[in-house]
Amino acid sequence: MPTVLEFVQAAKGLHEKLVRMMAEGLGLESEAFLRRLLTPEIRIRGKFYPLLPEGTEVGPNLPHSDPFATTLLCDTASGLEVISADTWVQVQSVPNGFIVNVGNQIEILSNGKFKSIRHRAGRNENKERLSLACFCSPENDAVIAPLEEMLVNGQQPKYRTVRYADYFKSFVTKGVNECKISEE
Ligand SMILES: O=C(O)CCC(=O)C(=O)O
Ligand SMILES: [Fe+2]
Repeated sequence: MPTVLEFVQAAKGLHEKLVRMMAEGLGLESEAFLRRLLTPEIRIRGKFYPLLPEGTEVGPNLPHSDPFATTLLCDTASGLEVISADTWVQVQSVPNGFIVNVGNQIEILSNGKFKSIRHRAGRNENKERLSLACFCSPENDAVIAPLEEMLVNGQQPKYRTVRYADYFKSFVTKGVNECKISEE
C-alpha cells in the first residue's frame, strides 16, 4: 500500500481509539461519539515554516479552534501555541509522537465537557519547522448535537444542532478567526 494511504489508515485508527477513550472518560458507552460522527474522514496537510532572517516581518498567525472532531499533529520542532489562562503557551514538539487537539465537533457532542482548544500555529524562532496535521472529520451528513446522555440533571444543550457539511461551509465562509463554536 502506498505510504501516504498507510499513514492515513493509521491516523484514522488512532483517531477512533482516542474518541472511544474520550467517551469512556465521560462514563459513556465507548461508541457514543463515533456513532454520531459516522465514518471518519481524514485529510492531511503539511506546512513548512522556514527559518527567517532576523527582523523579517511576518503576518499574524490566526487564532482558531479546529472545526473537525480531532486534529492529530506531528511536527519537527515546537511552534504550535495554545491559549491557557489568557496566555499563549508553546506546545512542546514530541519526537515520533502526536499532539492531539480536541476539535469543535467533540466539544458540541460532549455539550462542552471537552473544550476545543484555541490555538495558533507558528514558526520556531531557532529552526525551520515542518508540521503534518491529520484533520479527522465527521461524515458530511453527520448530524452533530449535544448527546442526550450529556443532558442529565437538568443540563441544557449549549450548542445548536448542525449538519457537519453546513457547519464546515459556514466555517470556511466566515473565516476561522470570526467563528465562535456555537455559531459555526
Ligand atoms: O502547523 C501547525 O502547527 C498547526 C496548523 C493548524 O492549526 C491548522 O492547520 O489548523
Ligand atoms: Fe488548527
